[in-house]
Amino acid sequence: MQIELIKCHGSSNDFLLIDEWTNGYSFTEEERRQLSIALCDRGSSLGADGILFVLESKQADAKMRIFNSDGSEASMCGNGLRCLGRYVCELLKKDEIVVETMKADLQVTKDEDLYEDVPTYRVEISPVLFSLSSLPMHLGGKDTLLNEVVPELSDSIAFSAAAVPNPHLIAIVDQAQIASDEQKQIAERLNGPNDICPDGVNVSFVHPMKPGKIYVRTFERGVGFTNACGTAMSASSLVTCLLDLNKLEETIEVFNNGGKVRCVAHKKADGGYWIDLIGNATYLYDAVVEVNLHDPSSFSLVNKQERAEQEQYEKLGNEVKVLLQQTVFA
Ligand SMILES: N[C@@H](CCC[C@H](N)C(=O)O)C(=O)O
Repeated sequence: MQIELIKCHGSSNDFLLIDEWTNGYSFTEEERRQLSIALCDRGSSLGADGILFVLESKQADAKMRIFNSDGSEASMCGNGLRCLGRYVCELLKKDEIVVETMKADLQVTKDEDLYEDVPTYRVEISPVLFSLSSLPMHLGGKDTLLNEVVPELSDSIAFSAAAVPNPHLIAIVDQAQIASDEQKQIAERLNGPNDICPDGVNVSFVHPMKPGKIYVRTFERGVGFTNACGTAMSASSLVTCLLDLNKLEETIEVFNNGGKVRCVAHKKADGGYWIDLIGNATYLYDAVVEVNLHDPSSFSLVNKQERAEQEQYEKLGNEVKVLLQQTVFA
């Protein structure tokens, strides 16, 4: 069959967006899994960190399902929700929509451009859960983890854990720790067969640059190091507020290897939290692929049409690269 898709990115965390809803596709669970492994393969003519499937929703404007490049499904994807949110907003000719995700219906709103001519969307990151059982994460009898050194993870690095609602482990680190390979070692261990995080976990190293500015690098469950992870940047921003490095209700600029976003962490009347994640939703190209669903790895590219948006995004990306070279990687 022929499948239409859009290659897009949020902070250079790239995705293939497939609209099952209006194209009338109806994949089985196994087909979504196999398509993700085949089409996201970086050695193929496409390649991406994951696939965003657009589906009809009975309770919201549309439904998002996100599959990582290894074929596993995640409960949420912040950068992906901005891209899918843009797609649905343009489809329905609205500036504000609600998207059903695995565990919550989330608000998506068109926002002021983050950079000249860079389409920008604000997405709600919620619910925020701190119980280790919500990740899940097993650390002896511990219920929560906030900036603590636990020998099961590292002898020297303090970690915080949160589910937003996909699982995140976050460490505030210095430049030497950014340069070391500790993050890779810890993340690979927790994303292989292990008893601490049996479902895997996204592992982020966060370097506070100055008040209101942080750098976040994430090793993503189901993918590996990505240019950026939206839910990780959101959870990391909240953790920096809880540790008094930043302030709730104030905009935090979050720099990453693929660009930057803005996050605002909010406290609810009931004591809970949610985060606004604001950043680009950039389309790279439209494509049509010919896929045999019994053997998706042999797919071929039938048509590819570039969009003209990336050039402008690269100006932002290059400015961020220079800044990071002079500060975090200096
Ligand atoms: N890149 C995403 C998160 C994608 C899912 C993640 N790898 C997981 O398995 O939880 C984001 O922008 O949030």
